[in-house]
Amino acid sequence: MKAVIIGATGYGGLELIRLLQSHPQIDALSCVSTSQSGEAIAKIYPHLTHMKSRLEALEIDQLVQGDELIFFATPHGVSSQLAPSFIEKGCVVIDLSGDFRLPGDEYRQWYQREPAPPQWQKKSIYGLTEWVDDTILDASLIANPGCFATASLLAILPLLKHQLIEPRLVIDGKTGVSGAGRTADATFIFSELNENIRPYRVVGHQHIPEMERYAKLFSGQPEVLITFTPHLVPMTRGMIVTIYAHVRPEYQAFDFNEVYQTYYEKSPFIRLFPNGFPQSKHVQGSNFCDIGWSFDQRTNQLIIIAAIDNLVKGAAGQAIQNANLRFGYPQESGLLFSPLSP
Ligand SMILES: NC(=O)C1=CN([C@@H]2O[C@H](COP(=O)(O)OP(=O)(O)OC[C@H]3O[C@@H](n4cnc5c(N)ncnc54)[C@H](OP(=O)(O)O)[C@@H]3O)[C@@H](O)[C@H]2O)C=CC1
Ligand SMILES: CC(=O)N[C@@H](CCC(=O)OP(=O)(O)O)C(=O)O
Repeated sequence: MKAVIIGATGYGGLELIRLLQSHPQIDALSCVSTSQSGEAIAKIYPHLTHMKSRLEALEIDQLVQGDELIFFATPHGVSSQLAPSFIEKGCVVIDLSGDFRLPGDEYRQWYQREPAPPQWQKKSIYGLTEWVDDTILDASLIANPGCFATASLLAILPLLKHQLIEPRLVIDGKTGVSGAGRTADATFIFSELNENIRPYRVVGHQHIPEMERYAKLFSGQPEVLITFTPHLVPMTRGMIVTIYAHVRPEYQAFDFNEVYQTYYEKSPFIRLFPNGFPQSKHVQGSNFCDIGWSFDQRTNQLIIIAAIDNLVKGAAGQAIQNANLRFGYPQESGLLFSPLSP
């Protein structure tokens, strides 16, 4: 199958290139750039000198016949405009941006942008890979989840679904700087980032409505309230979420491992650490999501910690896992390799 990456020069696109190169079911790859089409990929990214291809222009008739797999790794506001034309041609679109994750009114409020047309928004399915059902087999538009939302939802959904915890959660997130993309912005220069931990978008992060919406949808709980605070930390990739959840009184002696095992026994990318503590380095470069937890009897809180690589399980890796699920390939296809260490 041929894959097309729109936004190939950005960090998400670059990670898609890395992973798709060795994907057994992908035999052709077009890398699209609006600003540098015609340029050799190796010229922009010397670590890809072995690739002989050039960046292609965003010209739909030249890029696709109608049975291609399209990845949008573009800023918010781009796929809502462009994805419909690819889908109308018969392609399957996987969107790494937030354009199709929320209903229009919520998108407008949290992204301060005009949403996708409602008929297209309704067509999309939310691709949290471990929780999607068979509807993905017919999907023409898959909204790849945000990175913080991925780590948080994977960690809390089994507990919410079994009503083991109160549906009011506090989540503290820490992310590496590649989460912000390949942005030329003074906020992200070395001297501002180094030896610094910076909280950002406190109370207003766009993953809050995403987490609440899909926590409710997948768990069946009528209301879930999430307080989420992200922090930028001086590392390139990786993220950790630390979640504080009140355990319902009747479940204080519960074996939480049992419920996690039940949900994730057939999930090759979820690694569980009962009474253990995942670290961002232990998933670096991989599609794994490590989840650990510990019960604090004194405060009756379960502390759950989840670690992912924001560019892999939080973006390109999960997008490819979604493609695997959509086309009935093994979900590990092209994705099962060890994290980088040291
Ligand atoms: N970085 C991360 O960890 C994660 C990112 N995401 C989401 O993935 C998307 C991509 O993120 P990321 O790769 O980090 O961002 P980058 O800023 O690194 O890259 C975005 C790319 O999009 C292309 N682009 C910009 N404007 C347009 C346009 N109008 N039409 C077509 N292409 C355009 C640019 O390439 P060119 O100018 O060459 O066309 C650019 O390289 C974003 O929506 C982001 O929110 C989601 C999860 C995690
Ligand atoms: C450091 C940094 O800015 N990180 C980004 C992560 C982006 C992400 O996960 O994606 P979406 O924007 O597609 O939801 C952020 O917090 O917004």
